[in-house]
Amino acid sequence: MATRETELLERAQDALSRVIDPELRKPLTELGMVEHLSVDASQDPVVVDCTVALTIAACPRKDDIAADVQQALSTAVPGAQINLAQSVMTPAQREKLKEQLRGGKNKPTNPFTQEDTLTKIYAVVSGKGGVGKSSVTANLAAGLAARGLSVGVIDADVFGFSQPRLLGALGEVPTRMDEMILPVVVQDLKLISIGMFVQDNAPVAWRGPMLSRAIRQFFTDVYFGDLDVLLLDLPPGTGDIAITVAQELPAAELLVVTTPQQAATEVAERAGSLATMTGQRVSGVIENMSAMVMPDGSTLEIFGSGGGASLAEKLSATLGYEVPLLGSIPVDPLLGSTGDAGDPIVTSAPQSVGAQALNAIVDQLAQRKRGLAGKSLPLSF
Ligand SMILES: Nc1ncnc2c1ncn2[C@@H]1O[C@H](COP(=O)(O)OP(=O)(O)OP(=O)(O)O)[C@@H](O)[C@H]1O
Repeated sequence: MATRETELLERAQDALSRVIDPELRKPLTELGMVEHLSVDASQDPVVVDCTVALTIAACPRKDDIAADVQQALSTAVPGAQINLAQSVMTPAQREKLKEQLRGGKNKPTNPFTQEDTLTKIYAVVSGKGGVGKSSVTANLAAGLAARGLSVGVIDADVFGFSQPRLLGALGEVPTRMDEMILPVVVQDLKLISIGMFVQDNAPVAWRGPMLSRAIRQFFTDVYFGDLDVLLLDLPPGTGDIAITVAQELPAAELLVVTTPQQAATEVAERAGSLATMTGQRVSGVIENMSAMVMPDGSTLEIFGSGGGASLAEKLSATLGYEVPLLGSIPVDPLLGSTGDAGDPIVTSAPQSVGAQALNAIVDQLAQRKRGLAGKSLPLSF
């Protein structure tokens, strides 16, 4: 009996080690959330008792966790009676967990500036609003996540935060574990938006220092875990937020989005040139809203042409290294409608012209890796 019990217990433990917390994205066993697990094989049916300690009482995903545990245990011990209970971690247990999540540090720190970080950081910028910077960010993020990379998005576009809508997380609220904030998990990526922390959609009323403080807090208090890529959607132009990001995330590389119009290109050049002052690298130019492909196969240049290539050339000359044009995304009405539906075009309509252009850029970014020294490896370009 004892051997069978031990074997069933091991199977149950093994099954629980594969149940992932939906917000922290780590196994429950690793997070210390399995408070009790026992198997009584002397009963018929076999009885499995399990208590899961939730991180906070108001855990919004507690039903999902219960369902996943139930499923895992009933598969591991078929026919067993599963008695599942939930408790809540004590403040001391939570403190220990937070320290573990911060990699042994007992105070919040910015993980993206640590020597050993392997996260590649891209700040998506544009000279002016409405060029599609947010749509591009959402699609690059969803595309990278669809390729199996661990992706985080910070929506720092205080004047037009739109990532929750574009990624289908409208109305979702991040869970707080004391001072630690857990990003919303959507499209297989982790998202935090300034829009999730304001009432009445009005952060524009905040003053610069308040905004900068809020963004700074995102880097220390939001638990992203190990990310391959972090994408930031910055407000258009070269304001306080861009400066704060440059100070707090010096390793962030810029992706400059422009339309093919020459006027937009000139404004975008200023945003890109800011990199000379901040010391950030401009990783590439993305031209958006380029020629629309008509049903008969002809093209229509609604917003002019050549802006992306010309911006890449100008930035290369100003910055003294090659700034590539990573791609041109055509005007594609599907890009707008999928964005409104919260279903990024790269995954929801991959055959569309817009998605193909975006996915070609995603492929280039997916190959780039961050070097351990905290600097981009020259070979990655
Ligand atoms: N390639 C495209 N084809 C068709 N519509 C597009 C394309 N790119 C963006 N759009 C649409 O253009 C509008 C502006 O896009 P978006 O909000 O992404 O721009 P933005 O640069 O982030 O603006 P802001 O900085 O003001 O927030 C949206 O309605 C979006 O759906």
